[in-house]
Amino acid sequence: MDPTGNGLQLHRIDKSKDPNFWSARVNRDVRLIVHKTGESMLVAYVDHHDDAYAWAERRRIEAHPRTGAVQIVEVRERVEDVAPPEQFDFVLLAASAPAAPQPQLFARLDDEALLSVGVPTDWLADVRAATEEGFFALAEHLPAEASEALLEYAATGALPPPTTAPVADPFTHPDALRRIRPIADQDELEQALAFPWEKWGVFLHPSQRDLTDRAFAGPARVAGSAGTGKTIVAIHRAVRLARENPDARILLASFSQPLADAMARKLLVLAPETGGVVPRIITASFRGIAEQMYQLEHGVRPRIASDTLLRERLVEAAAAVQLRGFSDRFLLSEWANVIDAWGITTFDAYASVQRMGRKRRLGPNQRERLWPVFEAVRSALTAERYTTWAQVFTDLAAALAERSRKPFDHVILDEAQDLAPAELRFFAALAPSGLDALFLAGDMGQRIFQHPYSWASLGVDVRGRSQTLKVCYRTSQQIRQAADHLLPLVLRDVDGLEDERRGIVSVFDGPAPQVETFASAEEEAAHVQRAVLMWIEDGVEPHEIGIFVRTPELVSRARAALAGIFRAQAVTTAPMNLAKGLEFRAVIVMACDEGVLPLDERVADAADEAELDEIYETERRLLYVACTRAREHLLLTAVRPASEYLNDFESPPSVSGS
Ligand SMILES: Nc1ncnc2c1ncn2[C@@H]1O[C@H](COP(=O)(O)OP(=O)(O)OP(=O)(O)O)[C@@H](O)[C@H]1O
Repeated sequence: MDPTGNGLQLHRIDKSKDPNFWSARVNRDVRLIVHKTGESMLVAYVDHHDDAYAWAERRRIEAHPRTGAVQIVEVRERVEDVAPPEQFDFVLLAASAPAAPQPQLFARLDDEALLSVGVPTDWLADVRAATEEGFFALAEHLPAEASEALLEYAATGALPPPTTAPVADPFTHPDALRRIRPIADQDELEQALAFPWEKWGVFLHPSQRDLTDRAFAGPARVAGSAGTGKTIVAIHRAVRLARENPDARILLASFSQPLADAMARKLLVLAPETGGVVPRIITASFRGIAEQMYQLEHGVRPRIASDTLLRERLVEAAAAVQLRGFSDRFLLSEWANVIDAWGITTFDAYASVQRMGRKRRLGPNQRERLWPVFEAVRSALTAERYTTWAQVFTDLAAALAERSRKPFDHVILDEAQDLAPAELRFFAALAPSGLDALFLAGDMGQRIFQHPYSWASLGVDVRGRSQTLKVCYRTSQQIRQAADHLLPLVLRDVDGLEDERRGIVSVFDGPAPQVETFASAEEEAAHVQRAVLMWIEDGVEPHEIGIFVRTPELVSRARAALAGIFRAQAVTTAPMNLAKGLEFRAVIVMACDEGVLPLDERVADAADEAELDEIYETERRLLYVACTRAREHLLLTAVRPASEYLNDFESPPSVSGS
């Protein structure tokens, strides 16, 4: 803060193209690179002496001539330094036609277009010459806003429009805030230095910042593929609201307790100030918060009827009225997804309910035959003092509607695609409707537990207040593209909102995902073991590896593959439906066998073609969720015959994202 003080022993870096770079002595070995102008002093880099100097000699820090954002520009000197290695496979070439030269991805963009997205002037020619193969090598040298815009162009054929109008101070441009944190005074510097290092790790993307900061007059939604930072936005938004209003009561909830715990941990990193905002942000699972409120209301915890018990009661009731022609599974599913989910208590309501997502057309006759069964089950449950989660949520929502003072001012929900109707009603009733009351983060492509239904019909209309994030931070370009093959390009929900997967870009690349099939489970296990050992040898920690399988029963197949590996207990092995929200450096999805994906038992359960489609789609999404937990490495294995989904996954990836 005092550039005239001599303790830093500042030396100008003469060989740098930028006259404002200075080195500051930290100790005998380590140097801090600072960038000093009349207005600012920027701490830019730290390294061992020679490396620190080399870094500064090859950089300029300047406002971009078109966007106005401060950039750290690599000085472009010799083409060979950055040209991607050419890769020729001579064996392959000899056997086939000569490889056609790869097309240049950005040849059609003129200087003006490239400058508009923040490509530094020095790099215009390289960008225009880039091919698909060389792009990522080049992208590492470009500022993030430029490489993301170019990737989007490669995927969609259009450059994104400039995000902001020019700003007076180049340091306050949203793109500058991706890499530079302005510190105004001594207090702020002290506070910053007291924060843990991870806090500095997340610089929000301008679209994430916008969603964090914007005030919404009604319910709002952030969508986006796996790994685009929806959870990060949800957490930042909670902190922003809490900091702005010391009296605000905020709920940050997610699908399960482990996910809520993970959010609580991230919250601490983001806002660690003692006595600060964290105690005012309640983190909970959807059911956890409902359970607490139920206890407050009734003095006891809800006695929830298990699926086994429900099935028993349904079978008994069906036998009592001699109902035939409906399987146990159908009865349970109809109960869970229609009767209980929608809180249906009268035959009239059942006769007229739109069986959204339950496509089997049930005529009035059939409903008439079924109704006594459901009615009997409801009475039986009441008599035994059992309830269901849907019932708990429905009753709490009704009780809250009566109250003038609501428990929260702001409700922020992650994994919102899997909210059941009664849950959505409950959360909407938890805060007074109005500014910033309800914010939902979710991805339709990851809906695995819930039948589709209209949010708007329950009063949660996010149309016009919904935005999609497009930059994927978790998963390499290669893995994300392959996983995207599992889903349709555009997903449309019941309210007509669309999630488009085209134009999503990952910020880094890595090895292509592998698909391997085997003659036996033993061979599969041996291969999985080799892969895990190889990763560990390459420096991946066992806790950074996750192995997912379709069912809890198959977890033993995953554990068997780890037998004998040192520290194997740190490797996560779990069914795919628990993969939600997690992330690992390396992931294996095992036992992608025919009959397992999609799961035979579920397929057998389908009432008709349409319901079969829905089952196939959810099973696909399960695989998508499991695959997109991977950051760098992904391996899919199966015992032959393999799941048909593996063919989709393997269809050749290309930057065009088609
Ligand atoms: N602006 C950012 N800069 C760097 N990393 C980021 C940024 N935003 C998100 N990330 C990282 O990307 C990863 C994925 O983020 P997050 O879990 O919020 O994504 P998500 O959209 O909720 O994913 P999913 O739908 O799969 O649960 C996390 O490791 C997160 O820290």
